Amino acid sequence: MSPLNFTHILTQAVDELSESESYKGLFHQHKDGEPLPSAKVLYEIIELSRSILFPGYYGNSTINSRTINYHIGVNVEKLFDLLTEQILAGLCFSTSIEGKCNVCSDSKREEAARLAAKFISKLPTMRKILATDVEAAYNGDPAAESYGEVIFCYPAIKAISNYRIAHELLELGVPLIPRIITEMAHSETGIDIHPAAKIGSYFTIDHGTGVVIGATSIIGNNVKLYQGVTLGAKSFPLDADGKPIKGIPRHPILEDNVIVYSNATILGRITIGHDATVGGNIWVTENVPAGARIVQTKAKK
Ligand SMILES: CC(=O)OC[C@H](N)C(=O)O
Repeated sequence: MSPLNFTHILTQAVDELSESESYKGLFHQHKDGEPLPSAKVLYEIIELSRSILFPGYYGNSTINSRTINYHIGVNVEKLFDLLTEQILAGLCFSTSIEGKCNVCSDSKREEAARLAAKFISKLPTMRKILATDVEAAYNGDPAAESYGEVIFCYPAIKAISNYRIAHELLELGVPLIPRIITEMAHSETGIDIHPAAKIGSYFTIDHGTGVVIGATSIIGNNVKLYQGVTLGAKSFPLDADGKPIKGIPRHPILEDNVIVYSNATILGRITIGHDATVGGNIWVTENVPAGARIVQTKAKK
């Protein structure tokens, strides 16, 4: 085949792929020229947030007490700029206006900047809560030799950090971006925490792989999960058009001091009472009383 023939094939493919009926609706917001959120920039935002929350462990490793102010200052400045743009893209994405988006105006940009600043003002409190998560991971695992090791190595810290960042953005009313951030941690760690879940302090997940925490889950303080635990929903009701009804509380509530061992599946809006222990590899679809210890039935002769 001559190069000319290739050109024809490629041109035809480009034309077909660019034809608006082919990509509009499913693959693009109906807002010509407006920016979509950028996964690449959101990765950078997470790296910056982690380097601000855990200075030295992420980002520049040579930070010391004389230079920390400069590092944090530069990173906060950069975070503010990048986050403002991504929040703006999220706000524009969520508005269902056909055609050119006229909400991405100066006032929307100002709102995005206000939300980014508000988010940054929450970082000191977030760091305090994350410190309790690090402590919980260290105290909950004889294999952990230092807090530093936990921060460097434990997937739970990465997933919980992304979750706490995403949850804060969700609370501020930022659309879409929070979900992208927790799904980034899902890809990175195998731990899937929905940003809308509510999780108290001193939370840890040992090993982590395969953990799923659904959107309406509520987790108290000092809760420990092991790998493979699912806090899930049962089958969901449909509306008159056969579409899932959104927003129904459908995931479990775990009260304070609960431990759930590996691969336990806890389904539906049930409550696992405080100080209860759920053994590994079991299905739980009914409330568990406070202080109870439920385990898989042993085989009998
Ligand atoms: C974790 C889980 O239950 O997932 C099922 C579905 N995504 C839902 O939120 O209902």
